[in-house]
Amino acid sequence: FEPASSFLVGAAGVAAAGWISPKIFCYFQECCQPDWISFSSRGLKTDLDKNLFGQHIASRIIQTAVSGFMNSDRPKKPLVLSLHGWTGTGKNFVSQLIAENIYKEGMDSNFVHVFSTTTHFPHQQTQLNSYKSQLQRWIKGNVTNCERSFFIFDEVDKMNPDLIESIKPFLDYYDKVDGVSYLKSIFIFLSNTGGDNIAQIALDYWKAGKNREEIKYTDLEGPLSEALFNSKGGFFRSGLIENSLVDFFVPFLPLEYKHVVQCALRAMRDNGYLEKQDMAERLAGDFIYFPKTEKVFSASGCKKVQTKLPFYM
Ligand SMILES: Nc1ncnc2c1ncn2[C@@H]1O[C@H](COP(=O)(O)OP(=O)(O)OP(=O)(O)O)[C@@H](O)[C@H]1O
Repeated sequence: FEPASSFLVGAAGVAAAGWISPKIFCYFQECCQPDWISFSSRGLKTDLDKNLFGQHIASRIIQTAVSGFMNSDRPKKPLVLSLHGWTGTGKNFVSQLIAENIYKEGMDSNFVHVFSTTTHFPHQQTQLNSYKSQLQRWIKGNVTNCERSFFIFDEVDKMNPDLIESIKPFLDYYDKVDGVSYLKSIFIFLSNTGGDNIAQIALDYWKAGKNREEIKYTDLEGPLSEALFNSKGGFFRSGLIENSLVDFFVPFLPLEYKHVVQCALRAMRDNGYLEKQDMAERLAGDFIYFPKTEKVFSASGCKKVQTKLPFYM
């Protein structure tokens, strides 16, 4: 854990000492101000529509939830989203799109913080108490620095429920906790919990010859909460669900061959290659698909597209 934006604290000190005015400082360096933090609802919608493939449900929920929250001057609680689905289906990617449409610096912003369970909390068995207090201090420090902070917790399924429990007060409807208001912060939890159940529904639709876009949120709600209920780690036992602190559970559907082709074409564009449909199709064709017999969904979603691309160009 790094100290919360120590650079900014130092810079404020420099500014306060009269060396440089905060206005000039914040012209060059990121500060917790509208020049650096301003939400573009239209930008988010365009990004989701153009760049997120095969996720009509997630796209709609994210757009509505984030816009509603960011456009409110006095939210009643921090925004808490829990993103669920198979690997490589866009959960991290969506978090990135949200960050880019709030912070000028996107994911590089000092106010965007990513926690990965295996990286940041590798010894949960032995160091749980120390992790709990570090995490609380860290969140408090960052939100004290900037109330528009954005926290992304990756691999929540591997997180000890007690660790999640320790941040519960920050996610609640309290005006202030220990003198700090968390109401304008965003917390996003990412996990694969429920991915199998979501994939099963998508497969049922596919087998029935129905269009994927006909899948409704209500079709997935039950299987998703069942998966959460039965999951060993993380959420259910942490009480976040019981206390309704998660505002939206967002399901991500498994991706099909055509989506992998779309990802490949976009990766070509992003990397300055000419878009070649046949190459994209070859790349997508070499991916592994499940279930074994039907081979409908990409086992790694779009995850390895970027790294495999050079071998096809
Ligand atoms: N639905 C999607 N639409 C467009 N691109 C996607 C989509 N899903 C994944 N990608 C691409 O694949 C990359 C990897 O996806 P991402 O990291 O978002 O997966 P994830 O769902 O977070 O996986 P994991 O559960 O393994 O962390 C993204 O950076 C993005 O380029």
